[in-house]
Amino acid sequence: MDEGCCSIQLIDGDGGYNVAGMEHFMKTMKMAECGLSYAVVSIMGPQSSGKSTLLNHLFGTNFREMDAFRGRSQTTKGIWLAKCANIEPFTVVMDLEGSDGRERGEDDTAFENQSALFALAVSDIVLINMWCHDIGREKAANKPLLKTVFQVMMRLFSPRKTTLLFVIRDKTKTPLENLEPVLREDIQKIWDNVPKPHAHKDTPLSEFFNVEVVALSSYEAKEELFKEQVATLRQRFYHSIAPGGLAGDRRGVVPASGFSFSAQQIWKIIKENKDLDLPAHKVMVATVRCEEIANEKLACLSTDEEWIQLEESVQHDIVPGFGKKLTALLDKCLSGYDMEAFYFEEAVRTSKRQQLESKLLQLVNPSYQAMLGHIRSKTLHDFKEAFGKALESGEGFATATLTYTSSFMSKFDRSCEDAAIKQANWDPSKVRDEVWRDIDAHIASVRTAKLSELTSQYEGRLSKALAEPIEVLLDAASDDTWPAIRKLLQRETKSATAEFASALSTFDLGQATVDKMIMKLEEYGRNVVESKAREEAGRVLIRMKDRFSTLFGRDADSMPRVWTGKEDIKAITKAARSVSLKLLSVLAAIRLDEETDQIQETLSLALVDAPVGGATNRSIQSLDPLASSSWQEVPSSKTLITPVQCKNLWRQFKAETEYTVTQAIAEANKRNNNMLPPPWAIAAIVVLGFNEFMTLLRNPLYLGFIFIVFLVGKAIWVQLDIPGEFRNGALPGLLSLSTKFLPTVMSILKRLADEGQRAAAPPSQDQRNPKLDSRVVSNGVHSNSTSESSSSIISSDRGAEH
Ligand SMILES: Nc1nc2c(ncn2[C@@H]2O[C@H](COP(=O)(O)OP(=O)(O)OP(=O)(O)O)[C@@H](O)[C@H]2O)c(=O)[nH]1
Repeated sequence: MDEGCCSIQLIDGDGGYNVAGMEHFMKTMKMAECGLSYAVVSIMGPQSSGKSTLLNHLFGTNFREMDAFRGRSQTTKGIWLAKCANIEPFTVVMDLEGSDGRERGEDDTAFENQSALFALAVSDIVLINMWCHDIGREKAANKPLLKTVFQVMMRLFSPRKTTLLFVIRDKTKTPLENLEPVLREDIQKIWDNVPKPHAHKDTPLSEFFNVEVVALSSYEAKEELFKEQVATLRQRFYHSIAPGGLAGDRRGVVPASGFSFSAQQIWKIIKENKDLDLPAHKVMVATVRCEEIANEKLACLSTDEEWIQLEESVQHDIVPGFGKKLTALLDKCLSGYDMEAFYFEEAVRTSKRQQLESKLLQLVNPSYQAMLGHIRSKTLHDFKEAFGKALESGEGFATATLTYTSSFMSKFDRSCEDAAIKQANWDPSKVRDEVWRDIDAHIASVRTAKLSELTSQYEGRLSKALAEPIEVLLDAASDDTWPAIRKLLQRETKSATAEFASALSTFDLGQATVDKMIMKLEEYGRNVVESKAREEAGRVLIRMKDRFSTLFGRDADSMPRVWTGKEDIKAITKAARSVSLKLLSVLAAIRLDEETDQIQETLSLALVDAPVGGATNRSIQSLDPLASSSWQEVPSSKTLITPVQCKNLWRQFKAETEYTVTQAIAEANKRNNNMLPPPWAIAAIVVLGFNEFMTLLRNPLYLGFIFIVFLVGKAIWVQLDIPGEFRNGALPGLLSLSTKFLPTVMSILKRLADEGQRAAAPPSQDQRNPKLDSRVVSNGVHSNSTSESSSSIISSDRGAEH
């Protein structure tokens, strides 16, 4: 198939560049895939010199040729472009509008110059078509053309080494060997006469051009020979860009994918009549093209299904093999870029690649960060679970901390490695530090909770071991109380702290912290003692009264004491009070540090041995050692009961126990009164009262009177419940009896009168149920007597307090 059948007008007669046509050409001919393996050939020469005819025969193109029978007129306008058929490498050929044409007029050489410059700028090989008979002629048609070529070439900053292939048409019988030197001489002359910039003043033509010459027979006169010679010439275009080929030493080739853009830009610069800096242009083309390729690749990744799925998944959870998957996707993009941008300027290509890489990484970084976030949460979650289980199973805290921290940090590192992207050197150390901090914070919080639990446990134990024994010891209140408490505290604290220290050793806390915690436990033990002592001190009055009651009301065998009158109540009272005072002195201060104080002595001196009377109030006050709010040698922090409080408590204690003592004395007295007189007194009564007794027995009236007095007396005794009234003491008994005596006597007399009347009258209902009546009366009296007796105790108490 003839691949070169289609030609396009690249630049029209008015200088318009056919962008769409060129893009279409590039696409349909797949020119962009050629890289640098392509060649560009152009042909220039006088109008109607058979250029199109030559190209069509040489490259299999279909440029429009002039119809030989219609006369010589311009057929090619602007610049046309086509692909050479079946030539390797990919070769593009451009047919330029003929120079020196009648159509543009003699003076319009602008387009001629522009198209010549364009051809020189983009072509590797330029065919210069010329008639054989013009060689050596002073006014040859090709001379202005060559002059133009050389002049415009000076406008290229760094010209490509273009091959100028002079095609001599309608060669005569003169052999080429004779023609070529003449032609080269003509060319050299033109070159020498072309005005050159100072830098190129002495630069030889060969620096810029390879000059080749070929001669062809007339197409019109010797067509067959022409075709043969053209076929031979065609051979020279195979592998034209290989070393030794027609364009073997070409320079500054633009990669095929940039050809369209490059040609367009070159034409634009030429049209604007600016100088054409080809190296700079090449960099510009490379920059634009590399950027286009990079953007294309970036867009490719954004729309890649695999990437979209990966990005979506990583928002929710860890994606196994995230790093590998993403690395492959990025690799695909970058290698695609590398492939397409391979032939562009290395510096530009590399810089654009870096930009692409950075944009790609910027695109995927949020997903990587999300992945790290998931790894972080999972590491912490798994650590908490494993650490908790290890502690539950009894593993030591320090050991578990060390084992699981290092194990889970390693897991984190491995997960980070799995998420790492080959193209990026992203450092997960910041997240690692955060994970470390998270784990550390969790360990610290668990440690705090465990230590607090442990401390509470040992404090509870210590409290339990101390509280009750201390209460008992304080209650015993003897000289040994505080030494015993100190011993107990020391023993229990020692045992608790030893175990506590052993429990703490599993936490790897450091000696200073352990010491501090042990000290706190010791302090706690002391506080238990102190608070217990304060508690007991708050109840000291009750305790003192209890002690007093126990010692006063019970004998040595702890049996309730019966006051027979033989007891030394004063001594018993003194002993009981002294024990109560001991209790007060024991509870007056905390003595945990083996210091000595004078509290006991001071209290004894001030409260028990103090002289009664004989001094004025003023002097007592000045001598009173208890008129102070602090004890000597006892700091206020250790004081439980101040001297003044002791004094007040003692006064209250004495007042409240006064009654018990009074009652005991009364009871003892009563027992004394109930006793029979001594036998000698009874004998004296019998001897001395015998006559009076006999007189009474002989006189029945006396006897009857005595009997009546006895009955009335007995009734009053029973009704008034005289023994009961005196049970609460003599004075209250007398007071109570004085109020009840008269009403009772009246009631008895009235009853006697009623009895007399009833004896005369028939028996009534009341007489048939004497028990009920007597009970009602009895109850009435009893309740009355009880309430009155209570009121007398209260008044007695109040009297005692006063
Ligand atoms: N004498 C002679 N005439 C030729 C030769 N080749 C082509 N022609 C004739 O020259 C005329 C012009 O041919 P084209 O190929 O159209 O020439 P051209 O240079 O492309 O013309 P423009 O594009 O208009 O500048 C035609 O009539 C051809 O037959 C040749 O080798 N010798």
